[in-house]
Amino acid sequence: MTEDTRDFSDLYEQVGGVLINIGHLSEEKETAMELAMEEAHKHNVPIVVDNVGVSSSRIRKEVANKLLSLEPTVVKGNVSEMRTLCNLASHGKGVDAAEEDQDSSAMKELEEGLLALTKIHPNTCFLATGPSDLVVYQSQVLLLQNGIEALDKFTGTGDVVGALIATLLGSGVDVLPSVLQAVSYFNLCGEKALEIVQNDAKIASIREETLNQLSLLKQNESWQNGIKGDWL
Ligand SMILES: Nc1ncnc2c1ncn2[C@@H]1O[C@H](COP(=O)(O)OP(=O)(O)OP(=O)(O)O)[C@@H](O)[C@H]1O
Ligand SMILES: Cc1ncsc1CCO
Ligand SMILES: [Mg+2]
Repeated sequence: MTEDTRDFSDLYEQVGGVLINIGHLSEEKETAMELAMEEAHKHNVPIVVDNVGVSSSRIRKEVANKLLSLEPTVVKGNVSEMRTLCNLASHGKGVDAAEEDQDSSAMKELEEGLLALTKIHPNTCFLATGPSDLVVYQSQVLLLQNGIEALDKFTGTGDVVGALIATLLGSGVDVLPSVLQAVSYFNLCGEKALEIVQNDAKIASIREETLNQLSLLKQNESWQNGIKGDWL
């Protein structure tokens, strides 16, 4: 909502959760993000950090590591971005993940990399998104399987997932259920959207219907029955 540090004292009286997205980075924003995290801790507000584009520049990696050291509640990114955070080779370009980083051996390597990170950062939950979504929190590992390919074809899907996680955390839901439900809810919105627009499976139609479903899917009280995933 803001990058103006003068806003912080008023906003922290109101917010339940904070989302820090490094997408549009600048030197000034780097300072503002660090301050936002310090203030969040003072106000006991949970923090989500979205490492947008971290595979594509040295500065982003430095900033991401700095923000990680300030103990966010959740750190997320696509699988290529999360490989960079683990110091694994990443094929991500710009804000996009690469297919080479999504196969099963790459995912196994990422799982091990994230488990190693949780040893250093036991208070942070890590989420790597893609065709399968890997959640690593302390020694728990969860692989989620919902979603549709089109969600990787338009930009901003990961941003929405970050916002949903911050919303759930901010309303008092525990860390792991917040991440699990946010990812699964969004991906089930995509699945429902594809079902609805199947005769018009153009990218903008799927995008629009996925966004519509953000408010509609929850009207089905048993939406959680559609969640697919396994504990590893
Ligand atoms: N190939 C796919 N099949 C199914 N679901 C997918 C696929 N790719 C992405 N998703 C889902 O889309 C959402 C966003 O994931 P993605 O990895 O594209 O994030 P991102 O690259 O950070 O997004 P963006 O940078 O566009 O905001 C996640 O919920 C993920 O599970
Ligand atoms: C938030 C943001 N900033 C630049 S691109 C982008 C969307 C990719 O996540
Ligand atoms: Mg994407």
